[in-house]
Amino acid sequence: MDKAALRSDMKKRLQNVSTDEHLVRADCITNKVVGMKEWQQAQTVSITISRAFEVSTKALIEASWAQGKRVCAPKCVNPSQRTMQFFEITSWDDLENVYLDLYEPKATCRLLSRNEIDLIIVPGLVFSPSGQRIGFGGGYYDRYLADYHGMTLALAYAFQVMEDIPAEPFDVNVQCLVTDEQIYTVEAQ
Ligand SMILES: Nc1nc2c(c(=O)[nH]1)N(C=O)[C@@H](CNc1ccc(C(=O)N[C@@H](CCC(=O)O)C(=O)O)cc1)CN2
Ligand SMILES: Nc1ncnc2c1ncn2[C@@H]1O[C@H](COP(=O)(O)OP(=O)(O)OP(=O)(O)O)[C@@H](O)[C@H]1O
Repeated sequence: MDKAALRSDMKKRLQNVSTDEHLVRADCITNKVVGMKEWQQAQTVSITISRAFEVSTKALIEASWAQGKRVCAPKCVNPSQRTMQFFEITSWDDLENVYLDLYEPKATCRLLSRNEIDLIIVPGLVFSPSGQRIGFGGGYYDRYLADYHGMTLALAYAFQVMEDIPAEPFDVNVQCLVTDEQIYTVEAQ
């Protein structure tokens, strides 16, 4: 299957997960992440605001605030060039619904540069055990990560992990992948 087919297939599978199953599986993933040294050592973390069919990031964002970590979230700053930046959020009030069902930091939030971020939680639809990922097709994360040198980690349900997935030269792998069943760690590239 090519990237586009894998993407639409997985989006359908995720949309069919019941609310209860989402809750149980996401809870399992969150518990694993907060126990990891990559999480514990990070002072500034970048986390997406998950949409209904994605692995929920709500508990991780709240855990970050509770643990005194600085949290930032993505904002698509130039949709025609598909670039994004990360802005600090200190409460749910710092977010607004922009388009589709995406929530982004408001204009009043402070911009953080790449080198201020210790850990980026990268979203995606399909992953491989070696950290390859297929995202939502915008190329936003591949562009941002091309010039980022901190830690990366992705959250996924076990059924989102596949052995062989197509890769392109600009794809950037994640260094850790956490599912409800296991933790995969990949050597830095
Ligand atoms: N929760 C969350 N936030 C995120 C991401 C994500 O994957 N998850 N992103 C990860 O990159 C970035 C936004 N990604 C985007 C990807 C595509 C389009 C887009 O333009 N989509 C099409 C229609 C998509 C559809 O309806 O299926 C469009 O509007 O024409 C916008 C943003 C930043 N924020
Ligand atoms: N570093 C880059 N520089 C320029 N263009 C890029 C870069 N990375 C990706 N692109 C372009 O972005 C488009 C989408 O890339 P890709 O299919 O890998 O998206 P994705 O990984 O699914 O999305 P995302 O990174 O937003 O999660 C591709 O057409 C590619 O040409």
